Formats: sequence, structure tokens, C-alpha cells
Amino acid sequence: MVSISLRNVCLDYPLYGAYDYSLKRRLLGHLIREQGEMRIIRAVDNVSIEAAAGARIGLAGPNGSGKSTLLRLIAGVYPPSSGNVAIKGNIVPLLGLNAGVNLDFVAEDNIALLLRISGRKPSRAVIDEIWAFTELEERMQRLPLRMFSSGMLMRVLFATATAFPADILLLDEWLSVVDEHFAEKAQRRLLNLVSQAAIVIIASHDQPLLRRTCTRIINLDHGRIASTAVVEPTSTPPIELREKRA
Ligand SMILES: Nc1ncnc2c1ncn2[C@@H]1O[C@H](COP(=O)(O)OP(=O)(O)OP(=O)(O)O)[C@@H](O)[C@H]1O
Repeated sequence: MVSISLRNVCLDYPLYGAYDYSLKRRLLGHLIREQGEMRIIRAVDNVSIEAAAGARIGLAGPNGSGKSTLLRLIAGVYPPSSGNVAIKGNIVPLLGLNAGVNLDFVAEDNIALLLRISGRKPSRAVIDEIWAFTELEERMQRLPLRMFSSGMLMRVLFATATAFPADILLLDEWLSVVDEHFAEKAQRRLLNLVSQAAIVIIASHDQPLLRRTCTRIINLDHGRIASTAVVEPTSTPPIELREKRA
């Protein structure tokens, strides 16, 4: 059974000398280690969330309120500093560009690597199917990702991440770098993935999008859950990631 259980989870980012504004402190800091003075930012503060199959959760809140960090915790990118995270089911995290890629490796090696990380076998047929979705020239498969534009890179990463269905789908904002045509095609593929996933969590500043797509909206503030709103099922039409134009 697919589920997410976060119990009193905190995540602290260590800050390495970011607040040592004084020159004297900076110079002396190298000579005198100040014990017990590790500075941190608590990005997620005592968060508890339970989600079972069927959950569609929106994460809202101002810049820096901890939405992306919370998604990364659920994805297993970061371990919690304290508290407990228990996940059942495979996760597809769509958390932004460059996650887990090596820009010096050629595109097809990166695709193979990403597939292996998510427990899939990178067969020729799978890589070809992914490449066909990107609509990029065939020869580009053998070029390092460093040579790709951000839109091309997004195509490769998106096509790879969405090649297989997910039990749990994590989405952090969405697809601003790709051109119109690809965005439409990507949206169709994404909607398909969303409808198949048992649990979907979307972090966004777009309240109408969260209201259209989610059954529960968690508002974060300074890493804490400030409030949770249940979206009435009657006001939740079939999932649309974008506003329909009249
Ligand atoms: N790698 C990092 N190192 C140190 N602090 C970080 C790091 N990433 C985020 N933070 C801090 O953690 C807090 C939460 O950031 P996070 O990116 O999770 O917020 P967010 O709600 O997703 O913001 P936004 O809406 O702007 O994307 C912020 O105070 C931010 O400055």
C-alpha cells in the first residue's frame, strides 16, 4: 500500500561562515575554532503529514517557507535532522533541473544513470523511447549535457523522469523553460502520470492551480505548517495543470 508518513520532521541546513561579517572574526575564526557554534537554518520545523493512496496535496507558502526542502526530504534527497520519514512506494521527483545529472557525461549516459538510480534497466529501447519524446536530433545523444541549452536539458530530464509511472509524484513548480509546443506535450504526459500516481504532492505559488489539482493544501510558514485547507471535492474538477482559456 502506498503511503507517506512524516512525524515531527525537522531539517536544518548548516551555514558555513555565512554570517561572519566581521573581518576580525573571519581572520580569527580560522585560528580559533568556536566550539558549539554551528549556525543553522531550520528549513523544515516539526512537520507531520500522513498521506495514503488518493491523496493530492498542495504545498503553499511564501518564498523560503520550506516547500522545496520538504519535497526533497520526502524524495530522500536529504535525511531529516530529526523526526521520522516513512515512505512506501516508488517516487518520481520532478524537482528541477540538474538533479542527479553530470553535465560532463553525454546525454545517453546520463539517461542510463538516472534510470538506474530509479531502479529501471536502461535498455536501448527505453533510451530510444525517451529520446524520441525529446524531439532532439539523434546525434545529440552522444554530446555532453554541458552543450545543451536549458530548454534542451529540461526536455531530456523531463522525458527521462516521466518515462515510467510513479506511485508517488512530487512536483516543484513547473516547466517554465521549455517552448510552447513541448510544454503542451509535456503537460499531457504529466497529466497521465498524475492520474496514475497514488499520491501527488505539488509545491506552488499558484493558488488556483493548487485548488484545481489538490484535495488538501498545506500552508507553510518559516518551515512550519501554519494551516491546512481541505478542498471540497465538489469544487475539484478533473485535474488540469493550467487554467483553461475561454
Ligand atoms: N542549500 C541550502 N543551504 C542553506 N539554506 C538553504 C538551502 N536551500 C534552502 N535554504 C533555506 O531554507 C529555507 C527554505 O527554503 P526552500 O527553498 O525550501 O523554500 P521554498 O518555500 O521552496 O521557497 P521558494 O518559494 O522561494 O521556492 C530558506 O530559508 C532558504 O534560504
